[in-house]
Order: sequence, then structure tokens, then C-alpha cells
Amino acid sequence: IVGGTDSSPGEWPWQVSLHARLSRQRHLCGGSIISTQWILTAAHCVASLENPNIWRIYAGILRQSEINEDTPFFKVEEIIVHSQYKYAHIGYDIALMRLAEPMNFTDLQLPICLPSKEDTNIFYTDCWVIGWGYRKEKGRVQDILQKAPVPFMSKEECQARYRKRRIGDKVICAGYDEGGRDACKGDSGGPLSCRHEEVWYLVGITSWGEGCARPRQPGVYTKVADYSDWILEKTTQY
Ligand SMILES: COC(=O)Nc1ccc(-c2nc(CNC(=O)CCc3cc(Cl)ccc3N3C=NNN3)[nH]c2Cl)cc1
Repeated sequence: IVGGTDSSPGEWPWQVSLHARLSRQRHLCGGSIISTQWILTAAHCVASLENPNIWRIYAGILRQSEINEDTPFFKVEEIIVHSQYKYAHIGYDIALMRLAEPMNFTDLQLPICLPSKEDTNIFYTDCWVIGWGYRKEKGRVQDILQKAPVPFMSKEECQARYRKRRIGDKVICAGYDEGGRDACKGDSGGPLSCRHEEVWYLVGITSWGEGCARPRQPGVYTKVADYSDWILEKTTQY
């Protein structure tokens, strides 16, 4: 996160850190708890890393330094990547991870509400992007979970900022024309959390942007409300 501040313990109890154990283990992406057994993240985080056994999901942590070989983690049983996903900037940048065992909710690990399908007209005014990602383009993963407020940007304005790209309809843009606050490398897959009438909703999944916090280059987020049917279909055992 560029231009953010430290989060407090339990401030974002739905935020998880997705670690992959390749040559060595490291934080790769953020994710959000949406039920006792399901994590929602970005497809680009898990595409080409779809072997569930390499993943370790850490919940209820504020600092990456809380993670060592003795720190408990959740194992992944199944990874579901949206079938239409190809690249983040095309869209469909959404994926689900089913935990091998359902988690117990505690003050430090709780689910965030999904927006309803009809929720295309609520104008959210209190949205935050969260993550352990870089604080600048040539940076490094941060220890303490960072948070930054980001305002919505209309699709028209967003398309005007990204002339080379087609901004799809199932995405949300958020950021500042003057730049300065944004997601950055290592934040993707995490939540764009918006509070509406005292309830927090998972409005977006951190997906892509041209650089980090550059003027007139807003962040682009998967619009979760447009994937309600997909999430329901994949998470409901038939
Ligand atoms: C010790 O462990 C480590 O070092 N781990 C570690 C883990 C992950 C990564 C990493 N992750 C990505 C995937 N993209 C993002 O995370 C944000 C994309 C994004 C979204 C928005 Cl909304 C706005 C801007 C941007 N944006 C553009 N440019 N940069 N950011 N790229 C890289 Cl590199 C690097 C190191």
C-alpha cells in the first residue's frame, strides 16, 4: 500500500496472507475470509500455482513477523479460478480457495459480508484498500498490515485514464487523480472494504493498476457484486 498507515490488531479480521512454499516460503497475495471454509482472492494470485499443497493461509495476524515455522496456518483443499480468467487487466480476476478444515471465528478472524447482486447503485463513501504490499513501486513487502482510504472513480473517468485498455464492466476503479495512495505489489487478492451503515462489505478484490499511486492511474478492482452468482454456485455443495 502506498500512502497508507499501520492497521491496528483486529481492525480487518477478514484479511488473510496467502503464502506459497516454492523454493522458499513467502507472502504472495492477500485474501478475504467470506465463510468458515472459503477465502476469496484474485485469479492472478493462484493461476499457474493451482497445486493446493503449496499454499499456507495465515489469518488473524497483523505482522508478517508473527509468521514462523510454528505459526498455525490453514491448509487449502481446493482452488477454483474463474473459467474466463486470462489476464488481470482483461477481467474475471477472481478465485476461491476452500480450506481443508473449517476455521473457528475469533475476534481476530471473522468473515466480511459479500455485497448483494443488486448492489450496483450503492455509492460507497468509506472504502479502504489493505495489504502487506510495497509502499512504493521499487519496494518490499511490509511487516505491519497497511490501510489507505480510496475513493471510487466512475467507469467513464477510469476509461479516460486507461486509454490503451478496455475497462470492463465487472470492475471498479478507485484512487486519486493526484495519486499518492493506492495498492501496490503484494496487495493483490486483498479486499477493497467499504463500510455502509455500520456494516463492512467486500466491494472489490485488488487486481491491477499502471504503477502504484501514480497521478491519473487509479487502482482497478474486481467488482465482487457482479460475481455473486458465481460465488454462490462454487461455494454451495449441490
Ligand atoms: C518477501 O515476499 C515478497 O516479496 N512477496 C511478494 C509478493 C507479491 C509481489 C507482487 N505481486 C504482484 C501482483 N500485483 C499486485 O500485487 C498489485 C497490482 C496493483 C493493483 C492495484 Cl489496485 C493498483 C496498482 C497495482 N500495481 C501496479 N504495479 N504494482 N502494483 N506483483 C508483484 Cl511483483 C511481490 C513480492
